[in-house]
Formats: sequence, C-alpha cells, structure tokens
Amino acid sequence: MKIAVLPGDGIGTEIVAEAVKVLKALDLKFELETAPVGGAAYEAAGHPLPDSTLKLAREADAILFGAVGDWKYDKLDRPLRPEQAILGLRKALGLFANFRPAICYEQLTHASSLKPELVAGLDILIIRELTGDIYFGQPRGRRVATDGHFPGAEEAFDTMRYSRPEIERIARVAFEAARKRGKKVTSVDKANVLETFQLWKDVVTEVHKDYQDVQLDHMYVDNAAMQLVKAPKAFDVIVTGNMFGDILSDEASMLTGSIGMLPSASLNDKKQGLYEPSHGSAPDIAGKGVANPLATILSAAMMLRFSLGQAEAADRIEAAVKQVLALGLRTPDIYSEGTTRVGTVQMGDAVVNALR
Ligand SMILES: NC(=O)C1=CN([C@@H]2O[C@H](COP(=O)(O)OP(=O)(O)OC[C@H]3O[C@@H](n4cnc5c(N)ncnc54)[C@H](O)[C@@H]3O)[C@@H](O)[C@H]2O)C=CC1
Ligand SMILES: CC(C)CC(=O)C(=O)O
Ligand SMILES: [Mg+2]
Repeated sequence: MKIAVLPGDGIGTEIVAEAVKVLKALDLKFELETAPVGGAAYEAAGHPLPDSTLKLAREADAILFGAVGDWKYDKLDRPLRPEQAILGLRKALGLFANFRPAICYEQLTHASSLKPELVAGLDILIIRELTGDIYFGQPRGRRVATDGHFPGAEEAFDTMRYSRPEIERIARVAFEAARKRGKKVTSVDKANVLETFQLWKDVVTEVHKDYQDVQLDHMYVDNAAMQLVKAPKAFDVIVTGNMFGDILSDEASMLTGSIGMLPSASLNDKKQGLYEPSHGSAPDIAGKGVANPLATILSAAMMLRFSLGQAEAADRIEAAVKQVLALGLRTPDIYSEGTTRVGTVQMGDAVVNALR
C-alpha cells in the first residue's frame, strides 16, 4: 500500500507529521512517500503542483494531504497560487465526492459554539460535490464591462455550472450513504434564484426515484445555514454543490467544537481518495505548535477505511481519539475550563499512546 504524503504549507506540515506518527504506530505495512505541494512546491520548483507530485498522487493508493496557501502568495497569478494545487489535484484525479462528517464527540459538547443540548450526539454527513460549480466553471476572467451598472469599468466574472451527470453521480453517492445510515438526505440549493440549482433540484428529485426508502428534503442554502445553528440534529446527510458545501462545512465544524476536528475524504469512482482536514493552512497559528491535529488524524482513519481496506485500524484510531479527549487533553481551539491544554505534538503523542 502506497500513501502519498503531501503536507503543504503552514500548519499542514505540523498536523500531517502527527497523522503520519499515528499511521506508523499501527504496525501495518505502508510505503509512505512525501512530496512538496502548494507554496512549498512553488518555492522549491516554481509551481504549486509539480509534475512529480501529481505523478506520485496518481500512482498512490491514497493521498494524505495537509493544507496549502499563505497570505504572502496573494499577489501571484491564479495558476501559481498555492490553492491551485488542491483544486488541481481534485480535478486531475476526478475526486468529485467530498465527505465531511461533522460529529460532536461526547467530550466536546461544551466546546461547541452551540448549547450542549443542541449538539449532544450530533452526527451529520456533508457530501459536497468537489469538481464542478463556480470553482471550476469556465469562462472566467476580467474584462471591461460593456453593459451592467458601470459600462466601461473593469469587471470580473466566474461561471456557475453543473451538468446532469455531475449532479446525478453525487446524488447517488448521497442516497447510498443515507441508505447505510438509515436516515435522510437534505439537498441544499439556491433553486429559487439560480438556473444551475434548478437543474440540481430536478436531477436530485429524479435520482431519488431509485431510493424511495430514503427520505429527501430540499432546502435553500440561506435557510440551511440558519437551520444548522438552530437545530443541527434535524439534518442527517446534506448533499450540495462545491461552494455551498465549502461554506456550510466550515459552519458545521463549529458545532463539533472546532474546524480542527473536521476530517474529510475526497473520492473518485475508483475509490482512490485524498484525505485532508477540512480547514486550511492557518497562517495565523502556523509554527506555534498549537494547531489541532485531530482532523488530520481522523482523515487518516477515513483513508484506512475507504481506500486501504483497513476498517479495523480506522476504528482503532477513532477510539484512540475519543480516549484522548476523555483524558481531558485539548489543543487551544477546543480548550474549556477543567481540561488540560496541550500542543500539536503532545496531542499526536497522546493518540499514539492510546493506540498501544
Ligand atoms: N484544502 C486547503 O488546502 C485549504 C486551503 N486554504 C487556504 O489556507 C489559507 C488560510 O485560510 P483561512 O481562510 O485562514 O482558513 P483556515 O481554515 O486556514 O483558518 C481559519 C481559522 O481556523 C483556525 N484553524 C484552522 N485549522 C485549525 C486547526 N487545525 N487547529 C486550530 N485552529 C485552526 C485558524 O487559526 C484560523 O483562525 C488560505 O491561503 C486559504 O486559501 C483554505 C481552506 C482549505
Ligand atoms: C482552495 C479552497 C477551495 C479549499 C477549501 O476551502 C476547501 O476545500 O474547503
Ligand atoms: Mg473550505
């Protein structure tokens, strides 16, 4: 089993080091190969996604990814921005299905941004379409406006688009997931305004005919953002587009205590996957040794389960994380009174110890 390890920038290197430590403690036979990506690769090779890194990612059975980006690259052209590395990997490998489970661990109900009773037992699965929508739609660019409110002014534009097959396949992923969980799917759209999401709603409704045992609700994204903080436990599986899923998953992370708790899996139709925390490179805390590595460690567990056929090892990691939280160890983002504040490395060490 070959795992491509792409730490990236900022806290990416710190949190991936902890996940690798945890993987090594499992006594499974992996080949781990590390490659630069993002700003680190731009500095080393002049491109955020060098051919050698992409080749490694293609060959590997799974990819463990940290995060990319830093404010210092804000002035770079878009193709050279570190963030293009993760978008490029998702596109090149066809990783269209992004799973972002928002689970509030029993020990963290008091770290949540909501009252404990609203999040106790929370277990939502956000399924975000990951290779379409306005993040990838063409045409895009800058030009001089010929119409609109200010003809003659510089304007920028992006294109939101989804094709029927793109919507159909992500809808199937969501219904299959909901079927396993025995609950329901909420399809989140903006069909009251956008043509793209009218098609989205139509196609999801059509696909639902094959999954009559699963309940389907439709909700506009603005209402969904509100309902997520009003009554999050009313959701089970949320399926939505790339941009809405990006935003709603950051929102949902705070129900679990912190964005540092939200893992993710991005899968293609061959079950090859990229596993990364849902957060970014957090330049504001990078290098301070305080980043929460649990989202990345839990992403490694998802990797073992989904791509490497090691469900038992995945269970062991998840149990170790719960044990560490039960011991009261907390990085600053999930700290609350009466618990013990630890750094990134101590948290990783504690998970390794709990595995033994
Ligand atoms: N997949 C990726 O590589 C992603 C990259 N980015 C990039 O990351 C850079 C920073 O973006 P931001 O908007 O600041 O988002 P961010 O997710 O990096 O950080 C947002 C806030 O959450 C905190 N945070 C994030 N992860 C944490 C962790 N593990 N433990 C504790 N606190 C944590 C940060 O300190 C910050 O206050 C940008 O260049 C952005 O484009 C953003 C999201 C995803
Ligand atoms: C570069 C961004 C689209 C990454 C991001 O925010 C995400 O995937 O959550
Ligand atoms: Mg995001």
